Amino acid sequence: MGDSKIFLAYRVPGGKLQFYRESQDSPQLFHFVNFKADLELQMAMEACAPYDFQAWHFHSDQEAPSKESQLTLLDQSIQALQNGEGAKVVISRLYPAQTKWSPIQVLERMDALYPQATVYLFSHPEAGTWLGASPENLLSLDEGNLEIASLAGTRKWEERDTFTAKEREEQAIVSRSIIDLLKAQNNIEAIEGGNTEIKKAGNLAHLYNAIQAKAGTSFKPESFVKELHPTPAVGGSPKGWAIDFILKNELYDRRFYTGYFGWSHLERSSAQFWVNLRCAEYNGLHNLNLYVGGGITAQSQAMDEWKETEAKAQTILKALEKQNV
Ligand SMILES: C=C(O[C@@H]1C=C(C(=O)O)C=C[C@H]1O)C(=O)O
Repeated sequence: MGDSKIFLAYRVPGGKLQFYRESQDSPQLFHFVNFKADLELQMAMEACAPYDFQAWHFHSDQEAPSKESQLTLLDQSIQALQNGEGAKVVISRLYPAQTKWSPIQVLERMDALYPQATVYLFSHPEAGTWLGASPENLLSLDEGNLEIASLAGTRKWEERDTFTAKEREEQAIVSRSIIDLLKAQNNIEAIEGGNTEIKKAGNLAHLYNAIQAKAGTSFKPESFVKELHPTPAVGGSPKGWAIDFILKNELYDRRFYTGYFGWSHLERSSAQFWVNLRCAEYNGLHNLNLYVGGGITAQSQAMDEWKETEAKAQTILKALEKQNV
């Protein structure tokens, strides 16, 4: 195991932290896909005992956009939406940070801090080293039961009663786009939008629906997820316009942020994919870039959106900090 080039540890909400190693015999495939979906890493992995890992992969660092240039980008995005170019676009940035903890110690801290998230640490020659605590289930399929999260809108947890009708409508746009895509599949039935709930994600609250449906035996989660990604929660609406806008205008490369990761199974029709949010990429053993963003509409204010990304950065920053968990 000492010569393995890939490291993976993973924990679902309510589960126990599990380490994995590559194994060609395993029917469990781990996927790690970038935002542009032009780099889809896929590998057979099996659960194993915790192990030490030294050969962390680091990719070239990216420069974080200055606050000034990010505020200008936010203003330009708001202007484009006011001009009617689109209804919503998610704009993001980098947030550089340091830690004295090793990657596995940071993972253990995230495990303790965020029981309701899916936490992971992954190192791969083509991806670099990433970790995250995702609140957003892109898709899960178990014995024909399909579930997809619709997540949007952000408040501090203490202010969770102050979501406005406008924000509820924005989150409803995410739900509708997912439901419309499900309705267009010929092997999906009994679609239920669920009730809108408040979901806790670290110190934040989001509006959330668990959309459920029944999938027929011909349903292929790995191909459906390619149609589903990116949802308006991390891209925008209309989808094609928002992706173009992001790729042309954001001041850095999202790489695997707002892509997705998770599992499919070769022998069973089961899968579980999570949106790669509240995540960070290492560029040295104690240096990282956090990736944070938020949905922009014609009514957004650039400075409020900047503050929202500061609040979102706290999820990972808390796991990097010195104090006891
Ligand atoms: C884009 C992010 O989060 C997404 C955007 C949200 C928003 O616009 O309020 C809320 C949850 C996520 O769907 C992020 O955390 O970086």
